Amino acid sequence: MADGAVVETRELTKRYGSFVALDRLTISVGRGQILGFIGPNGAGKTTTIKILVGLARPTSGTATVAGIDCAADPRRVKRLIGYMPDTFGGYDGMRVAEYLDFFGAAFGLPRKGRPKRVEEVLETAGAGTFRDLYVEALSHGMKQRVAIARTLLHDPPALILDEPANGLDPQARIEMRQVLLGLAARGKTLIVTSHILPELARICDRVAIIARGRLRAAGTLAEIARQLSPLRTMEVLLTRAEAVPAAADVVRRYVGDAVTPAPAEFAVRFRTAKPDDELAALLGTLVAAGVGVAQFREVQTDLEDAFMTVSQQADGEAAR
Ligand SMILES: Nc1ncnc2c1ncn2[C@@H]1O[C@H](COP(=O)(O)OP(=O)(O)OP(=O)(O)O)[C@@H](O)[C@H]1O
Repeated sequence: MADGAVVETRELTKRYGSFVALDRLTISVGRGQILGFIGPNGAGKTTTIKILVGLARPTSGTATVAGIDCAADPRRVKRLIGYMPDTFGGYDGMRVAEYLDFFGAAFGLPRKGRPKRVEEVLETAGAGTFRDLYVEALSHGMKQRVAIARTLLHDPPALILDEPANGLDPQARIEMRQVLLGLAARGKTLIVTSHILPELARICDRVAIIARGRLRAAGTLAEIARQLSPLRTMEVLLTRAEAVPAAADVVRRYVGDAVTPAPAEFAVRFRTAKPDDELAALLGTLVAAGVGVAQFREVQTDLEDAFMTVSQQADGEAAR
């Protein structure tokens, strides 16, 4: 087990006949960490999750939760993971507290302690006020929080949440974000899938991007940006549009051709692998040239850029 890893896969591979759905996936998530697990449709996310929760067996490689092998000991692993699928699966005519009590019984929690446990998980999931409401009458955002509460009943160290922010309005999304960050702060290890990438980027410590069954990039967003391209995107903002051609000429002399003038935005953008001291010299030259530099900054790659780059690279590979 890697140092402090709570959830770990090593060279995890799943074949369906000759089709490789998952190809030597190696990831690890530590205690109190949130991993964003993303990839285009059919990338292999659900396959990975199914193996982790003991619902599918790997063809080769291993998956462990708190050191327990998911394939060898699926019953024990189910006690170590709280899994929230992307569908709720409610039961009509049940109040929230009854619904959670029912699942608590299914997890084998003793009857005597269940009401207290139900209250605790409702509080943790920010759903304390829903206890007497009928499940079918809850809004989507409320259901998502009850679903989180359900994953917490047996107090597992690791949670796998499939699209927890899907279909939530902005207010509910913010509340969901706070719940997830709160769980990590209590030491839970979270794996979260989402197609709402800006939202995911706000809560994750690290991100793993898979496509066509293979891990394509992993790490913090800055690390992923570096893995995908050694070039940084820089932007010079000017005080007036007329100075854009002159500024672009200065930049071109330093970095060559990868320069994009954008007069409508008073901007010059360029991609470069040059170190900071050379960029500092470029800034000095721009200022000395009197082009009116208002800002000189690196444009951060966002998760959507990274996702698109990875998907396109994977599609390109498959087409070759
Ligand atoms: N039981 C199966 N038999 C054959 N192929 C399968 C089976 N289950 C999944 N696959 C294939 O494996 C690949 C990975 O599927 P998976 O469901 O893991 O993707 P995903 O990343 O979860 O996608 P999505 O975002 O669409 O849910 C897909 O091409 C899928 O068609």
